[in-house]
Amino acid sequence: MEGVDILPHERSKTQFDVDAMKIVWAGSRHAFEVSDRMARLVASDPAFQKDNRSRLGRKELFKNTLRKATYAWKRILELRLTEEEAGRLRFFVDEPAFTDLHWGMFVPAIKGQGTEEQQQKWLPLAYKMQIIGCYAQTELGHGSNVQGLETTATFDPDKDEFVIHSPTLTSSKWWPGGLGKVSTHAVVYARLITNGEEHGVHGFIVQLRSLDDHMPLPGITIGDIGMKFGNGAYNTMDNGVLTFDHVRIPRNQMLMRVLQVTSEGKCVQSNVPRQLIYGTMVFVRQTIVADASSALSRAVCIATRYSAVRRQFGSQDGVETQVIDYKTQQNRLFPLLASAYAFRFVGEWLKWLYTDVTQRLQANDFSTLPEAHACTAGLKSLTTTATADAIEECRKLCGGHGYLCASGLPELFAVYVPACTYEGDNVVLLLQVARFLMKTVSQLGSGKKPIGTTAYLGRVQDLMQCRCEVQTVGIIYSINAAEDWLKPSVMLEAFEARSARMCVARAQNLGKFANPEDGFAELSADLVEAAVAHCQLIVVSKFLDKLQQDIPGNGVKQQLQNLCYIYALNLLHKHLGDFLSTGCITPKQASLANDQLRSLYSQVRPNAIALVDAFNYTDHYLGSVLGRYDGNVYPKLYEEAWKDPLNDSVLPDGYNEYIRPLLKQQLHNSRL
Ligand SMILES: CCCCCCCC/C=C\CCCCCCCCC/C=C/C(=O)SCCNC(=O)CCNC(=O)[C@H](O)C(C)(C)COP(=O)(O)OP(=O)(O)OC[C@H]1O[C@@H](n2cnc3c(N)ncnc32)[C@H](O)[C@@H]1OP(=O)(O)O
Ligand SMILES: Cc1cc2nc3c(=O)[nH]c(=O)nc-3n(C[C@H](O)[C@H](O)[C@H](O)COP(=O)(O)OP(=O)(O)OC[C@H]3O[C@@H](n4cnc5c(N)ncnc54)[C@H](O)[C@@H]3O)c2cc1C
Repeated sequence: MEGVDILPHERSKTQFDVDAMKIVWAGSRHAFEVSDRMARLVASDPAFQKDNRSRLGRKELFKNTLRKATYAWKRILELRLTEEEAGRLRFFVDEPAFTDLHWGMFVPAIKGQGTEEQQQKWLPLAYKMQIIGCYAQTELGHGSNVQGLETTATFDPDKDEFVIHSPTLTSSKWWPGGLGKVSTHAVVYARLITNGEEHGVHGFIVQLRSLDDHMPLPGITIGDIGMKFGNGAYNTMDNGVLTFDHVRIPRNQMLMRVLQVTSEGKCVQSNVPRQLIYGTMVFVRQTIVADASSALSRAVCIATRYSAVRRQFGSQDGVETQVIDYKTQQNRLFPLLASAYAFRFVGEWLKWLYTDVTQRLQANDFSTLPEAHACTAGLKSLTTTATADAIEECRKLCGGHGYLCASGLPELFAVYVPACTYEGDNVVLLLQVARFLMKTVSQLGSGKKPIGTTAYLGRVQDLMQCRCEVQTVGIIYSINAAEDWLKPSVMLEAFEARSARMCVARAQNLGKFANPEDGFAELSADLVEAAVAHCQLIVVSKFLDKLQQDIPGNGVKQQLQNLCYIYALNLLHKHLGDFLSTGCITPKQASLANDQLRSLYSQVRPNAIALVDAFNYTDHYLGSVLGRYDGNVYPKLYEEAWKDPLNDSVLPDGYNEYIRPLLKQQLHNSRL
């Protein structure tokens, strides 16, 4: 079987209701319908064509993005789309643009850190896009260390104004998206100084450009920071540089929900915790986790379809083997497929957690903020690292053709990989999780019961006495055959025990240092490993929780169960050192886990194509010849090659200047 017949044949082997799975993937029937409608709307509109992106120069590319983003906004207004519909439309347009920062960071920063009065003034302007905003926090010299920012906001009580100033080169704002060429306003983070005293970093709304002619206002120098990694990719965004030379703004443009500055320059702390200044990052990190499952599922969809189409070797009956049938291919591909589903469900849960913490904050309950910070930071780090690695693995899974831009994978990698850095470098974020875990463990002795995602640390309190011997874990007795690994309680216990033991061991090592900060610095690589174990436990436990829900559709739950155990057992295999060294499982049980994993791959194999079809991606969104729904890869790849500008003429530009003289020279030399 060849070409267009392969994927229909694969689909005929499906053992579950794909339409029902599409709804599980989308989150609800309503979410599916909205998403499906928006995907079709974008795919059918030539204005959203994107297949020439990697061939455009920077200026052309950027202008093209301006056109698309403003056209998208026009369509949102014309069609009176809801916020949910607009969000999906932006998703399927699939092009980073200034609007992301306007809606994704500028508006949330004002909502989260502005007073009622400030929200009433600024939000209507922002909602109608009469002003366009960005989030100007990072500087040339400091990104991770927010308290190290150098831009100053000095209060002048005589004029009732703040003076925003960049005192050094390294204090130049550097990176904010939408800043370079588009934004009229920014939430600028600067050190607050009143009456000669410093009060930490706060957010200020600053107008950057004239609303009449878009020129920078006096005292403001502004531009784009230059080309970034990859063709097309994130170069559609005008990440910018910005300096202030004593720029004055009215006092009421400091975002004052956390701290108010009076006209005399007195600082009045509200009952809201200081950490709320970092609230926008918590919000965005949560959206980044949801986004990870989208990017990962997209790469996996391409690699899975192509792996079914591609054949190499093994011709017994005249037909070569589909590469998806090689166990090595399955061992690389199916855990990524499982991760896409795992990240989807943990993303859903994180959205719930974020909504819950937001409601509590509104009611002045700040108790769950540290956990929300740890979960969003940790899961952002875990999912983006895994997704960036997975996109690259999918490229390799597609062999040579994966390296072509036509596969869609190089651009996807280039556009996705900065997610490991923006909104917090992934290692820096894991260190935040480690701090949270060490604090939780240190409080166990005082009888404080951990809650939420750390409740398991309370259940294993005996570990505090360092009784880490094998016998203390129940799974040791529960797993005697490969199928025993398919018990949810066993799997959960294995991951809980591993994480708890790693946390407790790290806490005990920290205790050996006279100065805890010295200990934290010295042991930071170990601490990061404990943070990863904790975050992996969260993902596994949320997937297991999902399986407890009523999931309609023939065979759907069975498929999800297979994927859940593939996700968990593959992690167990990759981190076997942790599980064995902490005495959670025995080498024999590790070997049984591998047997079970292989068996699960065989169960997923006939359903693999349907499991990626359930993502419901249009060919427009996938942007990949290798991942086409119809599997017609080779003719389309051949066709695509001829579209390259190099093939516009038979002889290349430069033939007469370079190739011809070179060949003539060689000919001349050989005749000598
Ligand atoms: C076409 C039209 C379409 C219309 C519709 C469109 C719809 C689109 C909508 C949405 C799209 C959304 C898309 C968004 C796009 C995203 C693109 C990405 C762009 C990138 C932006 C950025 O990168 S912005 C800059 C981000 N910067 C960082 O992340 C910096 C990282 N550093 C930090 O976060 C902190 O400084 C650090 C955590 C490292 C803390 O440092 P430290 O000095 O140790 O700590 P300190 O400051 O003293 O605080 C300690 C204390 O505070 C706690 N804490 C820290 N952070 C937080 C937090 N975020 N929340 C709560 N608490 C926090 C910390 O745990 C300590 O607590 P205690 O231990 O003292 O209790
Ligand atoms: C595409 C893109 C878009 C962006 N958009 C915006 C935006 O809109 N607005 C905005 O304000 N910013 C934006 N940023 C900036 C971004 O938030 C920062 O780059 C990010 O927070 C990382 O900070 P940094 O660059 O200072 O990295 P650094 O902190 O300098 O990291 C360098 C290395 O040092 C390590 N490191 C740093 N601190 C520690 C530590 N304490 N312990 C151990 N290791 C450490 C890191 O792990 C990393 O390996 C964007 C960045 C990118 C790439």
